[in-house]
Amino acid sequence: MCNGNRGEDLAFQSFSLLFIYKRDRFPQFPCLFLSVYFCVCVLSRSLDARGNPEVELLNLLSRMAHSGVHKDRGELRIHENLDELGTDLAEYIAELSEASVKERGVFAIAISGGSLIGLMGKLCEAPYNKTVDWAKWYVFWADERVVAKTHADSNYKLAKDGLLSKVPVVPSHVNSINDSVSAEEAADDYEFHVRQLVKTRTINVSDTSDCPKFDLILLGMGSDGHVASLFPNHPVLDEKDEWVTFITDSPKSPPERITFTLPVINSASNVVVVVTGESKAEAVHLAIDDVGADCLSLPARLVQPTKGKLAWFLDKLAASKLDEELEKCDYPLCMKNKVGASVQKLFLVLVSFRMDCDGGIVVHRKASPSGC
Ligand SMILES: O=C(O)[C@H](O)[C@@H](O)[C@H](O)[C@H](O)COP(=O)(O)O
Repeated sequence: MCNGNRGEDLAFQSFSLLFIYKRDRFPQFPCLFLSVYFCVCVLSRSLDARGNPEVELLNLLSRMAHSGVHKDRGELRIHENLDELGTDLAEYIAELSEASVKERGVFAIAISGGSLIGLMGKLCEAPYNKTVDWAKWYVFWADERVVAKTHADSNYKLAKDGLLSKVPVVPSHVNSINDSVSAEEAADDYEFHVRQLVKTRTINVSDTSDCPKFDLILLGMGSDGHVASLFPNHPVLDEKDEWVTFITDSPKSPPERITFTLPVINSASNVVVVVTGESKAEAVHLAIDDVGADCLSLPARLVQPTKGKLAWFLDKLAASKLDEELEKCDYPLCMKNKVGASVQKLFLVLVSFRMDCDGGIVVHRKASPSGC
């Protein structure tokens, strides 16, 4: 690792892989990783040996430069632009799919409408079009507009044209709503369908309630803070018993929609909210930051998985009004833990010192966003 011997190189590579792998599942892992790495360097007394491992590590840190954990609002992944966001999102979904297929044999994913589908586009490209086990995907809608499937407003049509027709998902695994009935009937029908698939465990079940536990629910967010078709101040926000409900007065056209309720969203193993653009910056701030009691009922703020993981994929414009909660960390990793931050700082000082001594190694680093 530090002195270029093969065993240490291998150790470094293993740490690096573990670092990438574990950071999402075990937030304290970066601290542990850096501590171990630093200790091995010190013990082997070879901090002056060579540059490449540090460049690799800096690249790793750079990849994480926009990542952080808000103390109770989940993981924040803030990106310079939509292209980077799309790449990270595709990788994230592919990893969840792989883990779920390994664990349960299937991947039950619920998607929404809006710009989200376009941002998932990289899943249709190499390597994901080949590496993802598409045959194991079961696709659902967290919300759907009650219009014909061929209508331009249909979330099914959006996903089919933009994603599902481009990858080998099994057509019978695509669970769209009945578009030939009323909104109320469509919601009942969809809930019944979901219940059947929970019975067969195609969709997992929550261990704390009888709610379905989707492997992943992907949501967008409107500038008013709505998610799925759960709009601010709407009575369906209080729905506790139904899994799928309907509205006929959506402030966003079209008015008739069906939607997963909050208990279903919050029972998922993973919830990802993807938000881009400056027009949503205020809503992002209200949904994530420690704001007053007035905003506690903002739909996006009510997304709080009981046991699952919540992650926000933001571009820097959407993140531009976030408070300084994460940025308070001056280091590439947003460590809440003071010891972790000190170890990390010391490590980075040593790395910078080494890089200066090496005569300036050029490392591509993303600019830091305001949020981190
Ligand atoms: O059918 C819908 O209208 C959606 O499911 C809705 O919840 C959407 O995800 C947000 O409104 C964000 O949409 P944009 O990303 O297009 O702004």
